[in-house]
Amino acid sequence: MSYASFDPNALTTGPKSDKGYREWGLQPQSEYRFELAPNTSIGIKLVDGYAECFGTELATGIAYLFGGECKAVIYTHSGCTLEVCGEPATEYTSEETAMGHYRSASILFEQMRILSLAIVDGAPLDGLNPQNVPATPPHILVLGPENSGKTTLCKTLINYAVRGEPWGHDEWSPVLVNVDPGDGAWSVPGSVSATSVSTSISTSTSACPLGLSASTAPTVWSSNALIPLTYWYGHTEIRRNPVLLERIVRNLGTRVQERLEVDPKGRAAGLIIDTPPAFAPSSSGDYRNSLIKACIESFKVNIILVIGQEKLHAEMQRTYGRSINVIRLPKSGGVVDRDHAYRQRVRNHQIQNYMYGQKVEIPNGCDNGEGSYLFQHEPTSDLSLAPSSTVVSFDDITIYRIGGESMAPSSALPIGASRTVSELLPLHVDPSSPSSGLLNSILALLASTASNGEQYDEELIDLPVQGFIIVTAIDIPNRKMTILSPTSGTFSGQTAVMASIDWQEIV
Ligand SMILES: Nc1ncnc2c1ncn2[C@@H]1O[C@H](COP(=O)(O)OP(=O)(O)OP(=O)(O)O)[C@@H](O)[C@H]1O
Repeated sequence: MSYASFDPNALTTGPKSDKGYREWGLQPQSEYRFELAPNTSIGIKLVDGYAECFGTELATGIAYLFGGECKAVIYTHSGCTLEVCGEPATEYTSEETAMGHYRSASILFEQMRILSLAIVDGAPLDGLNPQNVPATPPHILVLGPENSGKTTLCKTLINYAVRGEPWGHDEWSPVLVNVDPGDGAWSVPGSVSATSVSTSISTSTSACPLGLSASTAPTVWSSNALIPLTYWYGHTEIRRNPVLLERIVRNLGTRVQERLEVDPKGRAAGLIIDTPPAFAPSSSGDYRNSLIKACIESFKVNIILVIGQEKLHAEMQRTYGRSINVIRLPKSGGVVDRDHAYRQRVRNHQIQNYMYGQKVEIPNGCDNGEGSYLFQHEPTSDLSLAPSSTVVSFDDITIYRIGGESMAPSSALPIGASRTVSELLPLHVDPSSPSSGLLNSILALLASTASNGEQYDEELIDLPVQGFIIVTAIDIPNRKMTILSPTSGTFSGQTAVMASIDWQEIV
């Protein structure tokens, strides 16, 4: 990038300088916030001072590339100077920040981790815990209304934890859980997943809000990639099938607990759960409470963080306050309200990214050919993947959908009536039926079951996902379909589940 040498005495805040970049001087505890328009990018370089992006520290002199309609913030605790190259749709600085509150919360969680590990190591706690902090690993459920900054808070707390902030005591690998199927997290929208995080999560594009996973990073660049455990819900809206979502959340919780059982240090690091906005009271639906309860029980939650909303905080305090520490944190003034169209574009980006990876163009006038910038923690702006297109027979893959297609929500049933059976029932999909809905549909390939190869239909909903494929063409007369998948391989004998998420390549 063409960042000329910087003279702090000639600092200009805001207006574009004639050098092709802008300089921003940030006061201590302030933020530089930006939003990118489609198909644009910016480069940001820390010139001096200290700065971080959602808890990930920026290295001095390194330019970071942002694209994919990213909306983000660079926060400084002690003041800094930034150079920004490229044109965001919106950029401004603010001295109102919620980061002080988020840091204080992270200090409490760090103390809990240290005390938990001391117990595992058999170290005496005398004098270590003057403030009677719970000596249990933090299992944190983050709740809040739409666009309150839940995902951002989860990411920030995880990033502080992996850095061992604020004491640099240890490097933890906490588990990050995403039960918001609208979010996509590490694969495609409709999924619910968890992963252990040991290096800080980058923020570079809206397509990867929680960093790169092994399935979205080219092998050669996947040093920072996460390996999530994923279950397929298959819808972005909770009300489509809350009974299924609850079952999946409980399955995920069980698997995460099993993993933590055999990893004492990982156990001490705890976990953080990002939730959908439908868990907040403004959304209608009687499923909200049972889903929150499912999270609390299956992930053994001992801290509930509520962002903003007093009503939700009071409700959680009333319902769980006796056994769980309920803490309210302010919403950051920087959180951006994202409308339906933006969310839809981001979901499309995520699916595109899952299959094809991503390449972000360096902004005009910012490339000096040295390649001295980082994108998603990697030293390249080209993280393209090469998916494979394969023609398979209808008989190769057994396809199901879970629950009836035109199911009325449970709340619409007569009092006392249950629809659990139908909501969890795997129904066979016949690809030769013109009304199968398979064309452009995303299918989750399920992990294979027990070693004896026997599998009962009802077990399908309890199986994690191996990967996702897309049906790009169907040839009914010849009983064949074309499958797009991130890697080549055979699909013979595989079981897949379709739901309501589809994707079409825009040529
Ligand atoms: N301080 C900030 N400055 C600028 N942008 C921010 C800030 N905090 C969060 N954002 C951006 O605001 C957007 C919304 O934040 P986030 O996704 O964390 O909200 P959420 O509550 O999880 O959303 P949802 O409604 O999907 O549950 C994101 O694009 C995020 O990067």
